[in-house]
Amino acid sequence: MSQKVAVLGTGKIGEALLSGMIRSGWPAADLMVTTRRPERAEELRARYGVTPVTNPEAAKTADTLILTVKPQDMGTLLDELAPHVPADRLVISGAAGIPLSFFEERLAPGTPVVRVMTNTPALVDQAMSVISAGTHATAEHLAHAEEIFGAVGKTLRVPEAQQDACTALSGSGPAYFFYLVEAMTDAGILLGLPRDKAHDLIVQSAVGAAVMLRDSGEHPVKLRENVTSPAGTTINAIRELEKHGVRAALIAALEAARDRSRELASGTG
Ligand SMILES: NC(=O)C1=CN([C@@H]2O[C@H](COP(=O)(O)OP(=O)(O)OC[C@H]3O[C@@H](n4cnc5c(N)ncnc54)[C@H](OP(=O)(O)O)[C@@H]3O)[C@@H](O)[C@H]2O)C=CC1
Ligand SMILES: O=C(O)[C@@H]1CCC=N1
Repeated sequence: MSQKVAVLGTGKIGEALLSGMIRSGWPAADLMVTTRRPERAEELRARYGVTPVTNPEAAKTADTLILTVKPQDMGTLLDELAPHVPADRLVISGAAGIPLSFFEERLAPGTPVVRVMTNTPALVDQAMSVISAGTHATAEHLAHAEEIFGAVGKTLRVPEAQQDACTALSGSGPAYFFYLVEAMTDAGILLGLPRDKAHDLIVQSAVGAAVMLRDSGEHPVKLRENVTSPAGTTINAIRELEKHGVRAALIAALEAARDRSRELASGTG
């Protein structure tokens, strides 16, 4: 399979992916981008040396099309693209909610489609991308999608039925951690620390905890117990978290994100 790849709708996620592919050694000459605004196209050309093209040009000349427009814009993009996409192109969707069938119904019969949900840590090569194959996607197509998204972090194959849950967990996941850091920084200010110091303390604690979660092989409960001394400080904080229903709030929050992903399936918003 040739390696010409076009990112269609190069916004935050499209650019994060593109920049990671270039960092990992992908030749910029093999990468095309499409944008809605000409000034954005020029910005991407200047920043990465990639080639801005129109959506139909991308469909005709790239071997792999990665669609990273908002779910609500996917129908319009496909209306524009479909007449120009030969059935041997690999089409990868990066959109939340939109099912594989949405693409398969609009593209030429037999077109291989792969659905991917990545996340913004792609910007620092720490993405979590979950990948599902469409009806006509072969092992080779899946491997190609993994090669592309592997440039920006970890990949995991999941059945499509789990995509909405994965979107709630890892797609949106970074936002929950940013929100926690923001809230804990506010707590530091309440406790009398300057904002910049509170921020640094919390961010380094988050990094340390994340590395332990990833590398120690210990269950999170054990890691938390190790911090929680009898009659110490941590248990007082944990009691408040339980009293305020933080665990239930997180479960409800992720359920709401999963439900919203399901609602996006129609592509109408
Ligand atoms: N942000 C996130 O954390 C994640 C997002 N996603 C998914 O990624 C997709 C993109 O999200 P995100 O990057 O945040 O959104 P952005 O709005 O940053 O990017 C989408 C881009 O597509 C452009 N666009 C829209 N229609 C067209 C078109 N017809 N032709 C060319 N370009 C077009 C938009 O142009 P303009 O700037 O002019 O509007 C915009 O730059 C979504 O489907 C989202 O569900 C997946 C995982 C995580
Ligand atoms: O909020 C959203 O809809 C996108 C999808 C996952 C993360 N951001």
